[in-house]
Amino acid sequence: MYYQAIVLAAGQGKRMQAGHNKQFLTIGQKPLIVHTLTVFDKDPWCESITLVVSKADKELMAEVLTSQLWATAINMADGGSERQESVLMGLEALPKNNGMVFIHDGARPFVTVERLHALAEACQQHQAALLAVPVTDTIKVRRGNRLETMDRGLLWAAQTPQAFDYQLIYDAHVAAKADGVLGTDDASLVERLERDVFIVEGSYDNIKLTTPEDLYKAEAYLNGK
Ligand SMILES: Nc1ccn([C@@H]2O[C@H](COP(=O)(O)OP(=O)(O)OP(=O)(O)O)[C@@H](O)[C@H]2O)c(=O)n1
Ligand SMILES: C[C@](O)(CO)[C@H](O)COP(=O)(O)O
Repeated sequence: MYYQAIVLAAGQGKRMQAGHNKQFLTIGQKPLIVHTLTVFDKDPWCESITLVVSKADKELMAEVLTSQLWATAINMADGGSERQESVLMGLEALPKNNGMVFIHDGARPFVTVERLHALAEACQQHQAALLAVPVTDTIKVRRGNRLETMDRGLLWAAQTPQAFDYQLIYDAHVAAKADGVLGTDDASLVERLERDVFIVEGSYDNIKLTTPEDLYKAEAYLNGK
């Protein structure tokens, strides 16, 4: 079973407050993005990696990539100003425009090959699947002073990778763009076409490094490995 991976690294990492793209921050002696790429590189099911990077970061990213040997072909593609735009640009830059495509945040370095395979198997069967974990907090919806408590048993926190049949996710992105819809993940664009998306249970370790506090969590995870 094979898939092509799109790894997104074209954000600015504003919430990380590092003064530059968080993908270049060192964790466990390597740039964050190297940890993420390494997982896909060691997965024999991953045919190619399309790394989406902003024009401003291209040169530095090329240097980072040449700092080690990779078994899988890594192609760089330009990104856009929103995550969704970067994904569409990545989809258009894929070497092969068919089959299964995984879309992953460069800022989620701790996904495992074992979960990638579970996701690929689900995507093969359902055309659209994502990693997600059950929500452990009690979630309230606030409307003015009125609160509503959600049924936690129904709530899942979406992660990446999210895996799709190429044509399905491409069409979903094109439709969202035409309708002026900006989703916070890719599955939501498929959901709005009233297509089913299958949940594969992920791991709470598959964090996205978003704020400075997440760097401590990342170091703790790497030290515990
Ligand atoms: N225009 C964008 C915005 C985000 N991303 C990528 O999407 C992933 C998830 O986004 P997020 O964590 O929000 O990253 P940033 O946009 O970099 O962070 P911030 O919102 O704090 O600026 C990251 O790997 C990021 O590089 C991207 O490729 N292109
Ligand atoms: C796609 C995503 O990682 C799912 O959890 C996330 O929605 C993207 O980033 P953001 O932090 O929500 O902007």
